[in-house]
Amino acid sequence: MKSFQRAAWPNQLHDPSEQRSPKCEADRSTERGQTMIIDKGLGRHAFDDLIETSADFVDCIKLGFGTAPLYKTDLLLYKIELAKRHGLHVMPGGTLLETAVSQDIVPLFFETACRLGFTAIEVSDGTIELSRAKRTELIQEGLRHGLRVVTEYGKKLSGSLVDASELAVTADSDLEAGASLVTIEARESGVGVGLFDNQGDCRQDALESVCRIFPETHMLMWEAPLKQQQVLLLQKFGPNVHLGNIQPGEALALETMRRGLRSDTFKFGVRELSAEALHYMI
Ligand SMILES: C=C(OP(=O)(O)O)C(=O)O
Ligand SMILES: O=S([O-])[O-]
Repeated sequence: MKSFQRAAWPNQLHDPSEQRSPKCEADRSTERGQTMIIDKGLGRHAFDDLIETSADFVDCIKLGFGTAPLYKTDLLLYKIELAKRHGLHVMPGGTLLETAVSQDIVPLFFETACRLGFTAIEVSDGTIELSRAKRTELIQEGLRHGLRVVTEYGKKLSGSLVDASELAVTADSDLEAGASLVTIEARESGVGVGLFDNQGDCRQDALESVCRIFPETHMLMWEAPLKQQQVLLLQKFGPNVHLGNIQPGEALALETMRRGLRSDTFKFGVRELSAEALHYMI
């Protein structure tokens, strides 16, 4: 039986020196709604398709949870390099860093993430406990390695709900430590966790509390894998809300909602549809 060469994690030694194209940096300010895709293991062709159809509308691809070390090395490097060539951030799932913390191999994690060419990391404590000091240390360690750092607030345990006060305290400290954005946990399912109930519907009271206690909502990225969640957040915050854990096949559909090109947000989607773009289409 053929044996596959797995991506060596955390000992991979390839050093992809190519940097992300700087062309999108201006676009990626917190003023413009960012989209983060969760990739749970796309193959080369599916990933090519994602980039071909959606790179212009995506800011970051997360190789979800601990999938990164399970890839064959050449495929992992291919995906990272392709994403970077198109100006996208690419990061391993927060759970992988949590694994490194719990196995006490954090320095190796950072070294390997950089050598593989990842441009960003997520600092989270969805599964493990992390002290405030350790969380700050991980953020700063990521920055020292030249990585963009996003953090995540919230536990993965079913039934864990957003606590607005705790979120505000955590977000303030994360941003102060240098995080670019704070993500609100909703898992890959978007059900029974964070803001969302067991049907995936938003707990409006929790959302209102977050907005009241932490009004700097442009510094938050909402994990919203389900369409109903994306619609609600777009209606609440407008087309420039930051949305994460978007399924690869939904990237373009989400962008139609940001731009008012779909019934659900027809009236208020205001992201530009240039006359030029329309002209070329016809
Ligand atoms: C999918 C998630 O896990 P991870 O960050 O580990 O990829 C998540 O937190 O939404
Ligand atoms: O593990 S997940 O679905 O965040």
